[in-house]
Amino acid sequence: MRKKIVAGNWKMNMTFDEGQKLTSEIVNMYKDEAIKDVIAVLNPPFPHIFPVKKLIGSVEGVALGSQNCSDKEAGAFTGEVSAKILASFGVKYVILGHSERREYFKENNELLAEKVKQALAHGLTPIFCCGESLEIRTAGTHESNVKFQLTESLFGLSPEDFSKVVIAYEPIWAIGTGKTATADQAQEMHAALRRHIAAKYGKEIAADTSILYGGSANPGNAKELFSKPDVDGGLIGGASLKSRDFIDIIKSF
Ligand SMILES: O=C[C@H](O)COP(=O)(O)O
Repeated sequence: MRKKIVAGNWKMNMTFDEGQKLTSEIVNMYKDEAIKDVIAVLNPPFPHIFPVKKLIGSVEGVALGSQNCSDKEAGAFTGEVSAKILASFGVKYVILGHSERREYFKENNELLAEKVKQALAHGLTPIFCCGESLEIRTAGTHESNVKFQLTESLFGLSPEDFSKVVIAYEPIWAIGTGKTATADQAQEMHAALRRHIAAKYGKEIAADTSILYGGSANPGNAKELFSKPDVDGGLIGGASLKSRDFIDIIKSF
């Protein structure tokens, strides 16, 4: 059965103290409010990885993620952080292919395929992001555009490896804009992606793949989004920086 996951992407926010406070609040609320069956993943900037890990401790259901990893195994790549290093610090998830990395750091489908392989080789779960621009949505080619991103970066994987990947559909026009895709638009794309996965890997693997929605999700719209049969959680940006909002999104299931 596929997992319900709500991942918080802090992006390039939070000083040390702010990150400590946010993490402690989230971990305490998760425990005190007896949240079950929804995995909360915290994806802070790299320097927070170790201290956040310590605060999470052994709380079941709260996991540590990162926002990126290198496509290389190890070596002279100044400024890069490998999947191997992240795994050794207790990281379990890694966001790959976020539209901000595709746009500002020119990450393409081929590079992302390598990053996904590195993550899997070291036991990290990739949260693979895909999504279309407003231009593509307006042209009506969004479905084929997003399917192509999966084909190019993920469909070289063996069925065993693919079954470890989490997908996050994030329409670019909805990220940080306050303009959420409607729950029906999200459902339509998630169902299309699941059919696409089924055509390649079979119905069973497709049914077990968690597909998250991202883009201006908040406590006010999460319930409707999560009520859709193919929406298995969220990748949350802005609202993950406020503990109450993040927890309320998790509790929207
Ligand atoms: O990774 C998260 C997404 O980019 C969504 O960000 P947002 O919730 O601030 O729109």
